[in-house]
Amino acid sequence: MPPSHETAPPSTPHAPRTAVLWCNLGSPDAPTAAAVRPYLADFLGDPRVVEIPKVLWALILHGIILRTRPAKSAAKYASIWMPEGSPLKVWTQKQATLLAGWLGERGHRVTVRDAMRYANPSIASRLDALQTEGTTRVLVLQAYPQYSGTTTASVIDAVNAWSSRQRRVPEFRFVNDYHDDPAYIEALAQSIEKHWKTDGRGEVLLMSFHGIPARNIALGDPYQAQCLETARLLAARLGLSTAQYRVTFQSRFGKAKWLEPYTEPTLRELGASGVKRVDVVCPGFPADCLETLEEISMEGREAFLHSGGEAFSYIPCLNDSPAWITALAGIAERNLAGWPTQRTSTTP
Ligand SMILES: C=CC1=C(C)c2cc3[nH]c(cc4nc(cc5[nH]c(cc1n2)c(C)c5CCC(=O)O)C(CCC(=O)O)=C4C)c(C)c3C=C
Ligand SMILES: [Fe+2]
Ligand SMILES: [Fe+2]
Repeated sequence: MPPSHETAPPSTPHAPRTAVLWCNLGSPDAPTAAAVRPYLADFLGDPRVVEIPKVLWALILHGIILRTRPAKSAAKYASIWMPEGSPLKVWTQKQATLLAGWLGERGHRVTVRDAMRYANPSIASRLDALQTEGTTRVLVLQAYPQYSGTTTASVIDAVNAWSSRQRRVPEFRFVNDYHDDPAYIEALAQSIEKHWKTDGRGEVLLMSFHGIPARNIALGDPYQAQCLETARLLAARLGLSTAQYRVTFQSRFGKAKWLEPYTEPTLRELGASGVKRVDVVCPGFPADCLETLEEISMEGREAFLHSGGEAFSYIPCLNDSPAWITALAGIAERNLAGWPTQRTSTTP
């Protein structure tokens, strides 16, 4: 074990210091093929993400996918890039800042940092910095309301890989999911109702979640069940009948069977079957990103409008909405319970 910090962190007992690590997937550093390539190599090389025998997958990944996909993905990223950078990273960072403010106002003495599973700022770099600051306890929260081995467990892997290189490992707590958290459902409902108020209402509300291979579900991943439960709770809160909403899965990768029904074919079917106005929301993505802004709001829109639909309304992700930050803070606060974070009980 080569500890990465032989000198940096204090070696004497010190007051407990608590941090919240707010983790999301991550984006390339720039919307260019050169930046997308190492990002995709890292992401798609994660055995949690693609479960194909290692040697075979390395041949396909490096021999085929990484030769063509980076340029195509880069063009898509370029179409959604913000002046401050990748939307996913911009929103995740803003959420961390707002969460820190909310917890601070409630008297908690905690540091909040954003971290990305792939590319930057990496989980390891954030934990290194927290360690140097003397952090003794870390609550790991993730921007994945529904648990999946492909996402949630991969973040836990990254934290554990970092820990395996440390001499002094902080105390960790992990929140694995919050798919049925009432405040999360409420934040989604309020965002949809607000959209309906200003932009009018479609005949059908399509709830699109990121897909995963169907095989993962057969092997015990609870992801699909959690997505369906989120959708059911949201529909109930909005008073929707089963005819008024659909649940679909997007972002299929490769030729294998993924969770169905697929989002884009469903949008085409809806358009072709005479539905004129559709509203689309992505409840599994707390922050807008490539998969929502490009795949849904651009490609999905085109698919619906080209198959007979007349109005496609994309409802933005929760992003920096106050109801969402309140929900997130509630989740953090409940999971910090028992750790001394109150100003009054902690000496600096
Ligand atoms: C190849 C397998 C993939 C699995 C399994 C997968 C699961 C999964 N992903 C998200 C959330 C996001 N994925 C994003 C982008 C993205 N996803 C894949 C592939 C898989 N995802 C790829 C190759 C990409 C990169 C872009 C591309 O080249 O198509 C994003 C957006 C990132 C951004 O920078 O904006 C998110 C968010 C979840 C929640 C999930 C399983 C539940
Ligand atoms: Fe993905
Ligand atoms: Fe996509």
